[in-house]
Amino acid sequence: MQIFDTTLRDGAQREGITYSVADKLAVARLLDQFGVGFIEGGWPGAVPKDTEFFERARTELELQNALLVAFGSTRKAGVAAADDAQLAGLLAAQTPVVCLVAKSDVRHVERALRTTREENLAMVADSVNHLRAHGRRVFVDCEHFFDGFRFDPEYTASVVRTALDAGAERVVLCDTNGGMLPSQVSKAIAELVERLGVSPESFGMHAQNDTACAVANTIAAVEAGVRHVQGTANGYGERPGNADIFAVVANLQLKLGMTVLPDGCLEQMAHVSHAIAEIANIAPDSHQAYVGSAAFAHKAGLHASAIKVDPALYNHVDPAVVGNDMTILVTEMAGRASIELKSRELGLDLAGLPDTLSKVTHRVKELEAAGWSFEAADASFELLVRQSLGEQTTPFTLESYRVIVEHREDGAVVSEATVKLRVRGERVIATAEGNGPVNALDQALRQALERHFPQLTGLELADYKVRILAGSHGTDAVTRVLVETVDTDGRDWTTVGVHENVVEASWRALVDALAYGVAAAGGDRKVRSRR
Ligand SMILES: CC(=O)SCCNC(=O)CCNC(=O)[C@H](O)C(C)(C)COP(=O)(O)OP(=O)(O)OC[C@H]1O[C@@H](n2cnc3c(N)ncnc32)[C@H](O)[C@@H]1OP(=O)(O)O
Ligand SMILES: CC(=O)C(=O)O
Repeated sequence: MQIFDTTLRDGAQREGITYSVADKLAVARLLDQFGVGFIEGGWPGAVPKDTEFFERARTELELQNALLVAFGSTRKAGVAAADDAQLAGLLAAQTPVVCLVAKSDVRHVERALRTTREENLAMVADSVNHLRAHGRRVFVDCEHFFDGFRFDPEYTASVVRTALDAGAERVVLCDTNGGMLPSQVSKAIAELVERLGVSPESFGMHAQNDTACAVANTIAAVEAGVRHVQGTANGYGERPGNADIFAVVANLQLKLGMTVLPDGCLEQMAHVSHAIAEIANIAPDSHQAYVGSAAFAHKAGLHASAIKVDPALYNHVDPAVVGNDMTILVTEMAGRASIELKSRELGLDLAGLPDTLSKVTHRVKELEAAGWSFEAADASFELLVRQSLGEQTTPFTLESYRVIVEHREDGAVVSEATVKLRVRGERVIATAEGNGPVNALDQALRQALERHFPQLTGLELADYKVRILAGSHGTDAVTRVLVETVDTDGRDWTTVGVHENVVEASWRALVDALAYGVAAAGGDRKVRSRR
């Protein structure tokens, strides 16, 4: 099976993606690490950055698994292959493999290329011959294959036949407009095989995702006998995108039992997916199949109760085989099993403590009904469990706090906070200014605590999210605040606070953040980074 990645060519056609050459080199390294066989790097001669990419790749890329592929179109109508500037650009890229896009729908030949059926066939044959004569392996992408085959099967099949006869190693059947369904893909491939009398292994599949069936269409093509699949990291691509290469590869390997990657590569999948998202500057999709941080996240209490017996009962594969993790979400939908599993994930063993489990489950449901949300705030949940176990989790008691926001005559807005606490038997008063009321409170609280807990100096408030939750049943709206904190070791944790008053909601989230930080720095807590 040939795994052909086009993240750097078709994937770069997604709205919002602009790679630098350095980005492209970095993505190529990641794809190679993931173990794909072919990396289509772009269109040299057409896109200046792609030309530079292939130049630099010659000295800067040392690929272990993949071969680089240059992409371009067949020669222009009426121009000899040897004189075609575009084909010359493909040869100049010096890649071992070239992928040519050819028109295979007669309507495109006549209306977009504005040439004859015969000339298009000659363009395909001449271009493949020319590249073969220069020692290149050639794949031919038959653009609009499926639409063309439906409209005029004889002509579209003749384009495929011409490419194969000229020496194309694979002819890739493209669902360019992405409008196909799996059954239509299977049927078209069976008909093509019968019409041409060739093995389906001569073909490849390239699916756009306009019907949200790109992965399914690719798998259908493989089940019809195709042995070359194209896709992109995270499904990036023109319009809704392409077949997600990660889902395609995982399905082939884990569902169809085909070994398509070198040993040890599948486990790289989640990491490679997220690293490429980072370079593309697109937030990873937490719900992406196989690799999303929520791909194996279980919220329903009934799921958790079965998972407690055996995780395989509710996971279609072991998350570790694709480099992912299972996680249990604690929400209003939790049952005692969810609480037990989540606590275990956080390093707390509640097995054998049925009363504590019931108490925490009840408290979580009560708080969630009041607007709290623990699913993104593991640290607050952990503090809640520890309190239920009788631990003193907040390292101070509050006497009072006060926050002032002052709008001055010159337009400056200054916030000031004062906190009065009891810390280890001592009364502490601290005042601080900040660029907003929450920042001022955070500063004052740290100032008050830092002498007793020097580890707090390394903590930073990394993110602060506020959500107003509409009141229901005649109650007032409440505010939910999520605070993300990081320490100098790069660990991060999220805490939650809820109240009608945004400052009080923030205070609660801040207190949990610092309480957790005091203990985390002591090393006795498992601090989890959430992707
Ligand atoms: C389905 C896909 O995703 S295929 C990948 C498409 N990718 C891209 O288009 C990205 C890079 N593209 C580009 O940089 C530019 O579009 C270029 C350099 C390729 C072409 O730009 P221009 O030379 O300005 O041409 P223009 O866009 O006006 O027209 C395209 C030309 O290619 C011809 N052409 C289109 N497809 C093919 C083909 N498969 N084989 C041969 N010629 C083709 C058209 O007939 C037209 O020819 P003409 O200039 O003689 O009229
Ligand atoms: C070649 C290609 O990207 C397509 O037909 O969609």
